[in-house]
Amino acid sequence: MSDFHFKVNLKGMIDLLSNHLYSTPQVFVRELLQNAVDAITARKQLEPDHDGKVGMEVFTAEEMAPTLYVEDNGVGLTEEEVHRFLAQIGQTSKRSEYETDFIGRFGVGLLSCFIVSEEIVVISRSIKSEETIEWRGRPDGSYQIRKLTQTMSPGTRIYIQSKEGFERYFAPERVQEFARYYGEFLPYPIFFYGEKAIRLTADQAPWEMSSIDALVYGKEKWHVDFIDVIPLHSPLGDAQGIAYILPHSVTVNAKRKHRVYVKQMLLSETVEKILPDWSFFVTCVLNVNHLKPTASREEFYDDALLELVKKELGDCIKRYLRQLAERKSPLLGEIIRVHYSSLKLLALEDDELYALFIDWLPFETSLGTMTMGEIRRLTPTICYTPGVDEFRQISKVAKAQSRCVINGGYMYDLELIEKLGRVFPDTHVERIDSAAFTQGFTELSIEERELAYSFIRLANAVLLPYRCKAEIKKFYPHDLPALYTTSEEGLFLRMAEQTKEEANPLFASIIERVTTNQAGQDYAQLCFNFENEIIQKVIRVQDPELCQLIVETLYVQALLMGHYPLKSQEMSLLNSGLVRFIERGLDA
Ligand SMILES: Nc1ncnc2c1ncn2[C@@H]1O[C@H](COP(=O)(O)OP(=O)(O)OP(=O)(O)O)[C@@H](O)[C@H]1O
Repeated sequence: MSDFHFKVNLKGMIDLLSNHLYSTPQVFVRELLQNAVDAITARKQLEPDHDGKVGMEVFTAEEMAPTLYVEDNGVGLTEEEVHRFLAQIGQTSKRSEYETDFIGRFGVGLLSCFIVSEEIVVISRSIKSEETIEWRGRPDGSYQIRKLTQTMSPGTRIYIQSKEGFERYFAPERVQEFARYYGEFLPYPIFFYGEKAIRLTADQAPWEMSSIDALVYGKEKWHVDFIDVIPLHSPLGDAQGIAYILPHSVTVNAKRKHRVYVKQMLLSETVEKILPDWSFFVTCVLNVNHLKPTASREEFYDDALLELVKKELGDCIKRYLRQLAERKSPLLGEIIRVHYSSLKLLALEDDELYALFIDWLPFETSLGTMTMGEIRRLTPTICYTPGVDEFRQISKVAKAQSRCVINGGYMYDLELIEKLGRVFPDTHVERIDSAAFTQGFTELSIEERELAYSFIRLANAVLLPYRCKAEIKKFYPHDLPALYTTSEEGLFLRMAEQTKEEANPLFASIIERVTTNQAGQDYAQLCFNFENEIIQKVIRVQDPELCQLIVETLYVQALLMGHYPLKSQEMSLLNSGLVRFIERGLDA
């Protein structure tokens, strides 16, 4: 048996990197900066007082492709290290169990230069040696090494000449733009040498700024007046950052994109998974030292540590909101006004925060939009309907009776209301069944019942085909002649019947079968208001035909008031009723 070694086809590797690993050719600038920074970090580990510095320049001459030059005064490379680290793909001087200071890990970053160049020239002098070494590598895998006679101070100089078609990535202003984009906040100064030297690195990173400065930075960067900033900190991820509270509401579950740096080098502006889902009202700028980026250096490994860091960062946001609530800060009112849907989701997830700011959250009620605090101060029993339809049926009547009923039909509201009793055991929460709602209305006296008897008997006969039972009671508002109510099951049957009318025969027969069990049952009530002026007159009408016409019309009107879509049978009632009233008017 013989032993052989795999051979790597470098051209294939470069194709893999350029087409599948990196999203854009400009990453070669990032990889060069990262290597320069790591080399300075390595030198500082040996010489803590060393002042690290990176320089960049673009050389251009007529009829020559532009060349990017990057220099650093880092640790440099010996000849042996050049063979080991530059000439072996996947070899790195930075990967060890205890080493966390370096940005690079994989030993492939330098290859990204072959996406834009046919040759990489490295001239280096190690702090451990007097020799200056030149290495020239090509994408076919060949390389040359020679010792230079000229001496240089320790550090590394790299020359990359543009390949045909990639010249635009070497324009001086674009190189500066790329370097700023990735390396604006790197720990050592980066200079671009042109007619005069320009410093590309900023004096301070946003995560080192005071809240006021961070707000100013956010305004300059994104032209947005953020409501406030929240300091972020994760000991596990060794992360530091700023969450900006957006001044406008965002759709629930909108994907928030965050600007994340790893060891002060930009990872990506579109990181999604670094903050919890409920935090879609903030966008953050974050520097993380302990999370591992993937080889593309554009996202993180999705591992358990990422989840823990996410939780720690989420806790910072919760802490901030908690402090606002405890201080009863008006800022919380403003944040809730803009982002209540996000905060409702958060309150559902976290009992402590629920208790702290449920009273600040707004709900639709029969008395208008009110915060839970206002509702709780108004009434000891919190009444709600489980859905929007039920709410519509009774809100007008509840309002006239000054009863506060919450509409539980909006996103998260039902769960939030039902959680109330669990978090505050003293609070009584009552679900209102709209059909049962009429039972609270005032009953008629015996004489009044007698007066209305024949009218109700006739109304029941008229409403029989619509599976609706007629009743008569006294209730507010007096100007409402009749109230149509139905149960959840009744609503379902109404909807099913309506769908049946529009469906093809096969589907209609399926619906028929589903709903047959309920056949013959009333599924709604029409409660006439004895206090209403028209009803007072109607119960005295002797003409049965006119009485029928009025009942039918009041039935359709009550449906319309409750925002129920009309079935075709009801629609024709509306049309024929109108015509018959006109005829009667003309005959009179
Ligand atoms: N400017 C430099 N100064 C000193 N050594 C360097 C420099 N640039 C590259 N090297 C050496 O070359 C090795 C390979 O670099 P390369 O960029 O390919 O990978 P890396 O930085 O180790 O890892 P990654 O693929 O994650 O970037 C480095 O580990 C380092 O030892």
